[in-house]
Amino acid sequence: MAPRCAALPYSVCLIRRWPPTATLFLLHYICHPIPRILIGQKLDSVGIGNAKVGVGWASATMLCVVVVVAAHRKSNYRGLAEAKQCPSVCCWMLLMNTWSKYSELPFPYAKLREACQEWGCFRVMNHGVPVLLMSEMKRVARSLLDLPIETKNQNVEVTPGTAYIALGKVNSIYESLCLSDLNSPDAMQTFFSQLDVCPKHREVMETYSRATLVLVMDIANKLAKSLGLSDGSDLFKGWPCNMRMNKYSFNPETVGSCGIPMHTDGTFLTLLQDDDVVGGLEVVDSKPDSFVAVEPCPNTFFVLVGDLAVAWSNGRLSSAKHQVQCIEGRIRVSIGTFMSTPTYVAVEAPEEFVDPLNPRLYVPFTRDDYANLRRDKKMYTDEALSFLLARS
Ligand SMILES: O=C(O)CCC(=O)C(=O)O
Ligand SMILES: [Fe+2]
Repeated sequence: MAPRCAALPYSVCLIRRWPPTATLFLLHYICHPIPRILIGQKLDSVGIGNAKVGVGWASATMLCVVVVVAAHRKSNYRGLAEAKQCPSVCCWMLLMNTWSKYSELPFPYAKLREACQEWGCFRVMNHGVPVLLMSEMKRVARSLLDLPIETKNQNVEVTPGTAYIALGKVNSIYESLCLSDLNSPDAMQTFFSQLDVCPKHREVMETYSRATLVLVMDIANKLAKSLGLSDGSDLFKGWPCNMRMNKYSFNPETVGSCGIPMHTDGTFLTLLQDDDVVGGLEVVDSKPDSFVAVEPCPNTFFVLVGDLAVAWSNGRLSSAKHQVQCIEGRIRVSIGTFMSTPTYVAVEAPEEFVDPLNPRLYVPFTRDDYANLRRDKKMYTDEALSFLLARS
């Protein structure tokens, strides 16, 4: 059944600002899970943008919702931003249209492209991954990360970079378990037996992996389409994804210290379920060259463009520099789904991104070449890409 509850928290945000609209939103989602409202809106913007409202079913309730939302969308979405105290100029909210087959609604490709070119990150809501599944997965991650160190050490490397990162490796606060390949039932089973995961938790992990795989592929396809690739639907088929479950053992003494240092993701695209409550994620705001906080926003995913996507897009996309700081003394847990390029396939920009005015920026390289380069040069941001620039 369609996860209509996925959108409810946003109605809750609206409740704080404007009860009549919130009530109508609630009514809408309770009565009609199928029609969706699709909006791309820069959060700091007071302009309306090209919010689109579509109706799938003609009913009295829906009609009310559409009329009210159309009339007041400006205040609503400013309200949404303020209610969540999203301070950042970097953060776009994109509503995924999870029921596109019922809808004529256009996806805001231009907004997606702009977010990924300018900032390399955005938040996605209405994404189709059930809220309950997200919270169950968070509980499973927490329970696995609370296992004794000897058990967590069993999570050894399957492919490069997929081992447990123990406390003390990066710093004394951060640790991370890794499921090496969400596409591979064998890799799943390996992880389950490494950590002796119980059947209930296995089921949650399998379901969550399937759901996030679908979502990350969908986003990647939409991103490709937003860059003008005619039909991105098969472009990323079979591209590998791993999952990292991160725990930050923040406590009152660690406030002000670093949870994870500044980096860009060395992969293609990251779907991050950040902590619902404990903040600390920050992205670099390129213009003033400072960090801006990415406030928690329950039931959404934060998407980050990785360095491999920068090379693949021939420099059209930007990867977001980000870090996690301890801003409060409570344990923080996040789950990242990292989509990468296939192991032995060189990352190369499609022909469509190359022309006399935009010659190939990078020499072909594999994801492992890049991971090794980052490690050898001890460079964990996109600056490492400068070593792979093609000579003009
Ligand atoms: O925990 C977070 O919110 C961010 C984690 C992260 O940046 C990473 O795992 O690459
Ligand atoms: Fe990251």
